[in-house]
Amino acid sequence: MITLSHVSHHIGSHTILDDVSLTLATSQVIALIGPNGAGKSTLFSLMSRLTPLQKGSVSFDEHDIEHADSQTLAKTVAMLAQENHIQGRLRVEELLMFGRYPYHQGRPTDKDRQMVQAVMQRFELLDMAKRFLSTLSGGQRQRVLIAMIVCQDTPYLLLDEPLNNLDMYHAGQLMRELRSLTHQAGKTVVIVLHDINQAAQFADTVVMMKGGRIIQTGHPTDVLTHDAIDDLYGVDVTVLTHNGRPVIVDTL
Ligand SMILES: Nc1ncnc2c1ncn2[C@@H]1O[C@H](COP(=O)(O)OP(=O)(O)OP(=O)(O)O)[C@@H](O)[C@H]1O
Repeated sequence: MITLSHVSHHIGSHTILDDVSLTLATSQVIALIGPNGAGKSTLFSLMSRLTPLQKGSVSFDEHDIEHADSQTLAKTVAMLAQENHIQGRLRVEELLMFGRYPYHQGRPTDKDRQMVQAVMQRFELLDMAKRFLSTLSGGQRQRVLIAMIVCQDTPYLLLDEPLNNLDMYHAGQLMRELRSLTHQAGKTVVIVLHDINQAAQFADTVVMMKGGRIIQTGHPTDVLTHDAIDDLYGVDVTVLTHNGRPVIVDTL
């Protein structure tokens, strides 16, 4: 269970997050959606302790992030940030091994190597295992970064716009993999998405955020309505249904 309780965040005189409280059940894909500047990345940054909490609390199960030690937190929650500056002189398999650092502390074991192999297979990266990151395309690099996060093998994953640069095939594959990680392996994935139809099709829960506040939380079918999307983005859409899930099209 993820519990956020009365989280507020200010930068100077600006309120970035305004009394955010949220309880999210495990083993599901949770899409965090909302317009640019809503506060999604700031919330992730606080949840992963990259930015210190100013007010309120965040916990993953029994681990309150303010008090958890770094190693426990690294084995509990992994985050893919929106922007990543990675060392190009690393090979793909070496970067994935970094994801195992909380376990091997610099001395990889057979278990770590097996995990890296399994994740590379799962994410169709085996053919680029020996390549330097600097030689990869933007989408390939993004896929490798996501795989590194998965190698960390935490029960909670926070992914900030992981579909950036991914083509239609790889975006769909990633969303299916995330569903399988949640529904079969019991992970909990919170994912920032700008493609509302990816949220509609793949999420178990959608959290709508605007102006630093949570507007609505619920199943895509219940919350991705014409009026809610208009309120959130100021866009007049038509909501269709396919296989029991909403499909959102911009009204011409
Ligand atoms: N260091 C900073 N100084 C001032 N304002 C900031 C700073 N960092 C973020 N903000 C502001 O906080 C607000 C929330 O930013 P945040 O990056 O969390 O939004 P977001 O929902 O992730 O947006 P996007 O969808 O564009 O990535 C924005 O208005 C942004 O300009």
